[in-house]
Amino acid sequence: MTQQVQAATGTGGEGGKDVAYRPDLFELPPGIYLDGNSLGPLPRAARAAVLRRLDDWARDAVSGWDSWFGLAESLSPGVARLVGALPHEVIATGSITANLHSLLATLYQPEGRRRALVATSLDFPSDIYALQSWAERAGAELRLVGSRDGVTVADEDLAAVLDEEVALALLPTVLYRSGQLLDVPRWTEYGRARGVLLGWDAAHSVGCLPHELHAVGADFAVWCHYKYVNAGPGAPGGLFLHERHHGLTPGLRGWWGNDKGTQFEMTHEFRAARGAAAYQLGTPPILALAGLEGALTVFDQVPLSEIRRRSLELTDQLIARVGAELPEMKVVTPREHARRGGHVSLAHPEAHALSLALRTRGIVPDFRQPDILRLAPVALYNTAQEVDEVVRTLRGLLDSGEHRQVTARSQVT
Ligand SMILES: Cc1ncc(COP(=O)(O)O)c(C=O)c1O
Ligand SMILES: Nc1ccccc1C(=O)C[C@H](N)C(=O)O
Repeated sequence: MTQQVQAATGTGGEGGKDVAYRPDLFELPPGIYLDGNSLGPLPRAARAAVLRRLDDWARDAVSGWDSWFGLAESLSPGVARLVGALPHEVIATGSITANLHSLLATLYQPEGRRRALVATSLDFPSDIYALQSWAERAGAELRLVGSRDGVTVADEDLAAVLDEEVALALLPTVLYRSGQLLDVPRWTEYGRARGVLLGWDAAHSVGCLPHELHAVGADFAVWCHYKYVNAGPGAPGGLFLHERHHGLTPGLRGWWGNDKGTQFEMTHEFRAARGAAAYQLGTPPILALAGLEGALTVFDQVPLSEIRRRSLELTDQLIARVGAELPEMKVVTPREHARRGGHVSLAHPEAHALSLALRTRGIVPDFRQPDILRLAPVALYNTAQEVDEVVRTLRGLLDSGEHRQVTARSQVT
């Protein structure tokens, strides 16, 4: 039987109202939700936007395209703010994996000795599959930066692989298992200085901390909007291409990447849209884009700097409480703020069973192989009381061993 934990209400800050704590903007599931780094909860504005687009469809049918045609482009100012870009450097489209293929098809130009692709041995599998596809096609090497502890990458190891044989590198801003945050400005500059095109998978940082992709001069980036941006399951992802790379003909082309002014002339001559919009392929999923349309309004109301400040407060608290009360669980997330994303990862041999037992108690974490319990206290809707409650519940489980009786019911962890 599911025992729900009463979600604590909190004000954050010192007795005052914390601008980053806005549970009123969400329809939150019951209990304590700590999995917003996998799927963010539903913003009220996202429901309203999806319903509005459904109404458009019912009322207008095909004439609805009058307002849907430029919908993705109309979201670019909001998307650009999330990553610190110019609006024409971003577009909401595709998935991380599809966008990565699209950018690789354009930017990856192996030449002479400079042929290798680089990623890390701790990357999300889909990124590796995409890079493997392109390495195979080019008969080139895919170099993976190793890990000394199995959860983080060391600066020295990263620096050592980025040499004159590397054409393109993809790095995670935040590693999905450990929550390690890489120094985006530093590695961007390091890559540029060595002639390596260097892009970012920002899935675990967008919506959780501020970015300055344009100012730091990042070549490209991909991310999703279903985690900390709360745009909904399968929401269109984000693609950033620095304006210095605009004007290239996309290696993968589709009619939605054609200039809007001539798209419906239906000629067989592709005329690229300006900037990142040229990397769209086919018809956008309007209902899913509507989820993003609504979700972005949350970030009109709350500055990312405040979200980051409160996120660090909550993860600081979680790390401290685990250190004090759960000595058998190892915090594998770096402690320094400059090296930490938005989630805290705890290693324990029984992490899977613990994650299942927490769910039966109304607390939603997730589990990542082989032994990682991930907890994401999100600034916008989680509280200090909830952080205390999860630590108390884990202490109780470890003391009683009750988690050993819980069995998995789902393939998705
Ligand atoms: C870091 C990272 N990269 C890539 C993906 C895959 O993204 P998508 O399914 O949108 O292609 C995810 C999560 O699913 C992820 O966390
Ligand atoms: N897209 C999903 C679909 C189903 C279940 C999880 C995901 C995730 O995004 C997991 C996430 N990428 C992770 O960091 O593990």
